[in-house]
Amino acid sequence: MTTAVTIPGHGGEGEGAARSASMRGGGRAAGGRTAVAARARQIVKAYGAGETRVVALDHVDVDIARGQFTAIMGPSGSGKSTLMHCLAGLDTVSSGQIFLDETEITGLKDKKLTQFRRDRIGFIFQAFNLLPTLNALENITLPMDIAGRRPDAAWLRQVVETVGLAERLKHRPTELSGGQQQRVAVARALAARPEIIFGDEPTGNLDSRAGAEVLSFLRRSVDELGQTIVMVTHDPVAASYADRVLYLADGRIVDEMHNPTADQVLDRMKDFDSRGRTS
Ligand SMILES: Nc1ncnc2c1ncn2[C@@H]1O[C@H](COP(=O)(O)OP(=O)(O)OP(=O)(O)O)[C@@H](O)[C@H]1O
Repeated sequence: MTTAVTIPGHGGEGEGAARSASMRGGGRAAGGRTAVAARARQIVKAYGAGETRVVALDHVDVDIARGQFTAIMGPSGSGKSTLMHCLAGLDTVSSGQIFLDETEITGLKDKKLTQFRRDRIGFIFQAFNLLPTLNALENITLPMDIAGRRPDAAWLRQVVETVGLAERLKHRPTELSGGQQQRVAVARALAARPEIIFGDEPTGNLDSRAGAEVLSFLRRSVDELGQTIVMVTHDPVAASYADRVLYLADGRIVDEMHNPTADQVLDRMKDFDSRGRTS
C-alpha cells in the first residue's frame, strides 16, 4: 500500500526508508550492529527465600536474533513473563548476564537502565495503555515527546502505513476499535525505532479477527521494517506468526521450533502436557 501519509509538524525524509531497506533479510547485522539483538547467559531469577523460595528462571541461556519475531510459550507459571521482564530490564536477575546488543543491562545502575529502556526498547502490553485525551498520532509520538526526541518523519510515515493507521491519526482512542487501539500501541512502540520490542500477550484482549490484524502488523514490521520482536503468548495461532517459538517449562528452555504452523505449536503443547513438565 502506498497511500501518502501527512505527519503534521514533522519534517525530514529518507532515513527511515534507508534503514528499512538495509535491515530487510532476517537476522543479518545492519549498520555495524550485531546479528544477535539480545543474549541471556545463565540467568537465574528466584523469588523469596528459604522454604518459600521459587526459582522462576533456572540458568537460562538464549540468543534472540535481530530482525526476527520470537514467541515465548509454555505452561502457566513456567517463567515466560519473568524471562521477558528480565530480558527487557523491567526486572532484575538473581544471577547471570543479559546483553542487549553490546550493552550488558545486568550491569547498569537504575538510572542508566531506565534511560536505556526508554531509548532502546519498545513495549506492547495486553492493555493498550493509550492516553484518552490524545489522538492516535499524539499517542504514537508521546514517548518521544517526553524524551525530547524528534520523530523521524519518513520513518513515522512508514510505521503508520505499515500498521494501517494513515486514515485514523486524528481519532482519539474511544473512536477506535480494540484492534485499532492496539495498532496505535504497536506504532508507538515502533516509532522510536527501538532495538527490540517486547510484547506480553499483545493480542490477549482482542477477538480473533482483531488479534490477527495486530499479529499481521507485527509480522510486517519484522519483514518490512527489520524490527526485532519478542512476544509472550499462550495462543498457538499467535505463535504461528513468529519465526521461532521457544518453549519454557519449570524456568528452563526445553524446546524450540522454527516457522511453525498453529497446528504444530498446538501438537507440541499437547505433547508437552502429556509428558509432564520434566523435559
Ligand atoms: N513477584 C513474585 N513473587 C513470587 N513468585 C513469583 C513472582 N512472580 C512470579 N513468581 C513465580 O515465578 C514463576 C514464574 O512466573 P511467571 O509469571 O514468569 O510465569 P508465566 O509462565 O508467565 O505464567 P502465566 O502463563 O501464568 O502468566 C511462578 O511459579 C510464579 O508463581
